[in-house]
Amino acid sequence: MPNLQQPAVLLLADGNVLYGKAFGKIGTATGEICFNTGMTGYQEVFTDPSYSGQMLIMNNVHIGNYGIKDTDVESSSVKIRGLIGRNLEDKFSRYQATDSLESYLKANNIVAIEGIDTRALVAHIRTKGAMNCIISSENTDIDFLTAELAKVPNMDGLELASTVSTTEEYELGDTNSPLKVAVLDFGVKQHILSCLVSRGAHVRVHPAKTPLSRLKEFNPNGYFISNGPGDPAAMPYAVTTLKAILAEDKPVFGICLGHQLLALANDIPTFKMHHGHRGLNHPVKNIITGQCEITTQNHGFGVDPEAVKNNPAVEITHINLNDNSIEGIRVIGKKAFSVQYHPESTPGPHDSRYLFDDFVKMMQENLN
Ligand SMILES: NC(=O)CC[C@H](N)C(=O)O
Repeated sequence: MPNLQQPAVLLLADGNVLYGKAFGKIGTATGEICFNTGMTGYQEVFTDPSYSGQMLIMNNVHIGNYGIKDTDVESSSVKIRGLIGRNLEDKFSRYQATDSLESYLKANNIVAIEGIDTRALVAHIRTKGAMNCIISSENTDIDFLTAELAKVPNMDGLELASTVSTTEEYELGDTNSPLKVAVLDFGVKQHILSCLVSRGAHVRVHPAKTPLSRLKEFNPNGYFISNGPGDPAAMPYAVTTLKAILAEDKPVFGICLGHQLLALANDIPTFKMHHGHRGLNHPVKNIITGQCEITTQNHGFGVDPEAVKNNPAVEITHINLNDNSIEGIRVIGKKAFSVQYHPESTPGPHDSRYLFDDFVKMMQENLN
């Protein structure tokens, strides 16, 4: 059979050009290039709001083989800006699957490119660091692509959380439950909310810019600070709210962006990492228990390790065993803690779900 796929081009901000074939929507897409080393879970990854503004390379050489299933999502739509792969597969085999990857990407207006040597590309990003890129299957003229790429803002300094947060408050779980959690939504993953609800919590999810006065009207037993896209340092509104929350002295749990915000609320700066952590098998050591966890990760910013070590208000609880980066902190004398990784782990191993139990236990102790 002749190959009818249209040609497509990937241009990196450092001038490198890679040629491949069109997949998904025919069009042009721009954003920061990043890679996920997970072997599976592509649909959960594509729908994770923390990937907003990013062009994703899936390292696994075949993506799409098990198709698409309505419930394998972390939000109601695909959040990556574009997809880059070696073999993006339209044919799929799974009895529960209802759609193919290509028709799913088309329905979500996502431009993709395949036939790329992703091993070489990932090695390049690992060496050179995160940078912007453009892919196009509609106009492969390099001058056009260069001009379009120049318009793309850098992730450093970009506030994206309020663009993916809920616009309306909503509630989940048993409304009669004594455990009430106020969630600040910066792009929360659905399975984080499920992990709270399945432990008996009555959850109210609030828009990103909700002030403490409104959060308190729910009379919560604890506050959850969500994951989300963009640069935490570009979110002073969230740091102000979190400082006020901390003064309440109720349990506080933050994940990923929520962890970075907890650091900022304690005057610990964040920084842009060289190329970030995105995958399903990052080893983390809990230095309180001495146990190791295999974790799911998705972040391009980190918490300044020296500033954490020199800050008497916080204590390090978790450390990354690959690069010693800060993976968890807690505020001394308060019931406030956070992790840089994703304990809900969708997709990924469930080693870290005990953190939701810890949070629920803290809230229960507060009830007595
Ligand atoms: N998963 C997240 O919450 C990501 C946090 C932040 N946007 C980062 O890239 O580091």
